Amino acid sequence: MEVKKRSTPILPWMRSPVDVNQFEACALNLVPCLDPRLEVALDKMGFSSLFPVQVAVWQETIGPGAFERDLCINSPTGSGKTLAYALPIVQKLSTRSVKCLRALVVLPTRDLALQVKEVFAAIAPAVGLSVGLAVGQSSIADEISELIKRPKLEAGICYDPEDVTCELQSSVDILVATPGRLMDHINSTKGFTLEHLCYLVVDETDRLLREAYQSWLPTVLQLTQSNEESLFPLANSFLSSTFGSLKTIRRCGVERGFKGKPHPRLVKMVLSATLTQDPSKLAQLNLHHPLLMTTGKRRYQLPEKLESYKLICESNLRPLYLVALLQELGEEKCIVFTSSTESTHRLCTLLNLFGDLGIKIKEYSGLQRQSRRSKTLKSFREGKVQVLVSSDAMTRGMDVQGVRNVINYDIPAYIKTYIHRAGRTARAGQAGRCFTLLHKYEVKRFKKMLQKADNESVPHYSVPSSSIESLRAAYNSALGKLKETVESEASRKRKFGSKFLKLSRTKPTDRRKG
Ligand SMILES: Nc1ncnc2c1ncn2[C@@H]1O[C@H](COP(=O)(O)OP(=O)(O)OP(=O)(O)O)[C@@H](O)[C@H]1O
Repeated sequence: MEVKKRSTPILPWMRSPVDVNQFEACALNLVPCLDPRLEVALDKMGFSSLFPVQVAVWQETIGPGAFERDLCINSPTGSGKTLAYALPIVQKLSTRSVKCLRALVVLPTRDLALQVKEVFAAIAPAVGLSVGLAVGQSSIADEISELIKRPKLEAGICYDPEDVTCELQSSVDILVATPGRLMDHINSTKGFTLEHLCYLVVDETDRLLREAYQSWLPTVLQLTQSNEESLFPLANSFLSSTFGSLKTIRRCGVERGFKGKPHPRLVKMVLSATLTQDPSKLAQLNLHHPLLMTTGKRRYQLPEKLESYKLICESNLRPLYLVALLQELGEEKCIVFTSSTESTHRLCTLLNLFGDLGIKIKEYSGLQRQSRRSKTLKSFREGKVQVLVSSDAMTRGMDVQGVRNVINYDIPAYIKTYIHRAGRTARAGQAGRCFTLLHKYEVKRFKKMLQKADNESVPHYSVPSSSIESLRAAYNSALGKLKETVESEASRKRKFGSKFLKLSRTKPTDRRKG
């Protein structure tokens, strides 16, 4: 007997969203109340207007909405969500007189955090604000020295770093962080406090809420509760001694008609192109009178100028079809998605064994070191690499100019994954194409999946059979070489593994000597 799946009940406030589609792009000189210094900064970035989602959020923050409600923003990939939250936060903080950490933006990965930091860094200095990064890119000591200001030394007097009575201050007004490093600073960095936090942004919310990441969210919420409610009394006493005169007192009381909420309240903005509607997940955010801002009636939306295609082939011939397709696309920037880090590595190795295809192909996956990934990403951005073979590490949020094509080498398991992968192209109103390689038995499932994003018919894309035939010999030879490469990699790994094992069995003192 078929068990009918129960759909999750939709939260009442989600039933009356603001439709972002009703807003139009707005020229910068017509944006109400926009600080002229920010207008200049945006102009320098090459932006002449605000996108619809940015205008809609501006209205709810700087406009009549005046940040009274927490915002849940569900808007397609590439629609400009980053600036939608960065601009009002920077404008609001531009009038602050004392420097302390007032805005925190949390993202799931280091590369995403770096990307968002760049957006803040392009506008915040224009109004005298500084932005910090806590992602573990540098040593914790270096990060601390970037984030925390030591008191100025007078001639001849040495500052004692252990002295908790001296006033440590934040060097940044805005912090962009990944959850792990954020928790490191919360737990161990002297002078790091969220006491004065006014804005919390949870970008890629559904991804961040899926994983607990050392309970970063409840910790942040507790640390920004009213002082009476705080579950961190020790942290509070430490903070009051280090911060001396500067205090943000959040008291429970009546805040603009909302009884029992602490004031000043921490304003939250949560965003995604596939925002969760799951009440239990959203409850973790403890949202205040939330307002949903979304595009159209459908929960899932693909970018307007995205064209989706399916390419049907036998499973064992997929690499051949992929190479034929890549040759057709020429030097256009392209991302090829696979379902795992292992298949990413294997496919990228195979493609590079095909002989000279006239395109530079590199791998980008969670299996690699961060430094390697960052280097590859830089080359891809600069156009030195045309094709990136990637695991889902690249799926969310990454913004690379000029990506014209996305190829799903493996069919994504969920519509959310399709949306985020396809969303690496057709960004900021540009055109783009997403090709999905399918076996004929997968076509039905694929069609059903895309219907969830209102995509009723996905046209076939075919590559000429002559291209496939002309590649067969090269393919067979590449397969042979792949076997050798995989074997030599495995033996290198075994060797390295046993060396590592021996090393870890030696006494720590011996290792230090070595
Ligand atoms: N007002 C604007 N004018 C011109 N370009 C803009 C504007 N706002 C954003 N962009 C550009 O649009 C692109 C997409 O922006 P952004 O990365 O913020 O999208 P997003 O909605 O967060 O996408 P995703 O859901 O994939 O994370 C970026 O390259 C950004 O520089």
